[in-house]
Amino acid sequence: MAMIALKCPEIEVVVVDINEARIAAWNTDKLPIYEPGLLEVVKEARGRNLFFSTDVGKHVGEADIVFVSVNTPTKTSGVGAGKAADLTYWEGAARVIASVSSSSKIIVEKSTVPVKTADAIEKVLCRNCTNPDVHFEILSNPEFLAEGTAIEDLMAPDRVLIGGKDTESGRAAIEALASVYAHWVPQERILRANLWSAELAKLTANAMLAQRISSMNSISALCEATGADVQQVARSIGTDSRIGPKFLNASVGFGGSCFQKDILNLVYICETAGLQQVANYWEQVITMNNYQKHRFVQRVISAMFNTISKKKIAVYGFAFKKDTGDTRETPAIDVCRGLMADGANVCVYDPQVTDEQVYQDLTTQPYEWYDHPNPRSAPVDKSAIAISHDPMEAARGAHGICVLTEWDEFKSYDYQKVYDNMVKPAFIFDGRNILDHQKLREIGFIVYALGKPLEPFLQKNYS
Ligand SMILES: NC(=O)c1ccc[n+]([C@@H]2O[C@H](COP(=O)([O-])OP(=O)(O)OC[C@H]3O[C@@H](n4cnc5c(N)ncnc54)[C@H](O)[C@@H]3O)[C@@H](O)[C@H]2O)c1
Ligand SMILES: O=c1ccn([C@@H]2O[C@H](COP(=O)(O)OP(=O)(O)O[C@H]3O[C@H](CO)[C@@H](O)[C@H](O)[C@H]3O)[C@@H](O)[C@H]2O)c(=O)[nH]1
Repeated sequence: MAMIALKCPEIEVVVVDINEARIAAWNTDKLPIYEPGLLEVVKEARGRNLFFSTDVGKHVGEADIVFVSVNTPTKTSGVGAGKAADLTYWEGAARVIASVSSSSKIIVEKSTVPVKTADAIEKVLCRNCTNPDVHFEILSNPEFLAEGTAIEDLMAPDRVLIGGKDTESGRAAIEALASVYAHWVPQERILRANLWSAELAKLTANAMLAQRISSMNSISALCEATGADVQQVARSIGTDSRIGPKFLNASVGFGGSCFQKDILNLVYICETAGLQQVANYWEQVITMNNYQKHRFVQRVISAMFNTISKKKIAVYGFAFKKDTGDTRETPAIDVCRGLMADGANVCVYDPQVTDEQVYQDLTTQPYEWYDHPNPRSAPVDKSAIAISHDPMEAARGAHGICVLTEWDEFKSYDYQKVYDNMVKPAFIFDGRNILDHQKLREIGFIVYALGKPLEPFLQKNYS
């Protein structure tokens, strides 16, 4: 919305949220999320044609176009729990829109939703609006930005996708929304589609992207078993223009609020459509991701002589990727939990994630985040968790370091100094393959590099 406000000065954009603390933060220079370049964009438009408010009724009532971008997490209870999308927030928003609307509106699905959601939302809107002159035209306009690169993705998107009905009012609504994006996006990048294709394209895009990572992660295990190097394999296949070089980085596992949730949603839709084989196919992407996180923990344990009890392990990076403070579904949660389950004490360092977030993530059940706490959370031993704001201190007295996020700063540390303060043998487990492994080995570290030939020390100890 900030980008639309920046690029379309004649359009008034009001961002409304029921979360007062977030709106308050949006009105300061300490935004509630860390995203490179976002503050500059917000500052340029805020107070001019970009506003943040908790007065949902007033601003939705006045709007011509309403983008609904509420959260659509995985259901945690009831029918479809653990897979289906929870549309409670979406339905709640639709009911509010219906109740405050005295003029016709275009309703834009910006959240990622199951295919056919537009149908359900239209029913909620139409049955709850008492004014017969009000018409709601629903469009699907899924968002493809990635966190950490949101501004550049929005500034020059590969495409903007707009799905709508093939009716006169549907086509007019598509063109109205297209004219907003046309302020800065070339026409050939604005794709028009029918509603169901647009909704399904978003789930499919995420499933395909995650599938590439799981495919490379599966090969990383085979590389370690055979002496092949997963980065060399990735480079070799990525030069085939039909495959392409992006999204082939083997890692400790993909995280983020979208991939797992959206694939599980796709799996659930397939199951309810009676397509069990198709559901099984996509679910395997998640299974492989879980295997990769588990495999990483096993590597740490077996390298350290099959016992990590009471050993300090420094965790470099807790966010699900670099340049964000977001920890939703970060592989670091499962890795830290796995290490602690085997008795280790973890000491987390991340340049952006708050202490409260780390504690919250490591002491509560999966399928929740700080906005939506789950009362059934089982507490874990807090004394096994330490947090440091200094990477050197995090590693002091540690037996090993696990690199779980690819923050650039990790590449430039003085690893000789880090090594000198660690217990020997000192291990580094590079779950992102970002460090100079040769140099680390020269210093004296035992290095596990994901998907790369194992050094003799690890071969002997790996069971
Ligand atoms: N995070 C991303 O990078 C990204 C990218 C593409 C698509 N998406 C999709 O966008 C949607 C939102 O994702 P997010 O990461 O911003 O979630 P989020 O949980 O960070 O934000 C959702 C916001 O909606 C607010 N909200 C809930 N119900 C409301 C209501 N009735 N009225 C007003 N506000 C309400 C919440 O208070 C919250 O601040 C999801 O469907 C997600 O899949 C996210
Ligand atoms: O080669 C790769 C690329 C990514 N990742 C990991 O995959 C996860 C997701 O990364 P990324 O896709 O860059 O970030 P997201 O913000 O989750 O963005 C995804 O999810 C969004 C929400 O649906 C979509 O809009 C984006 O197009 C889609 O890329 C992160 O843990 C990354 O570290 C890898 O392990 N290897």
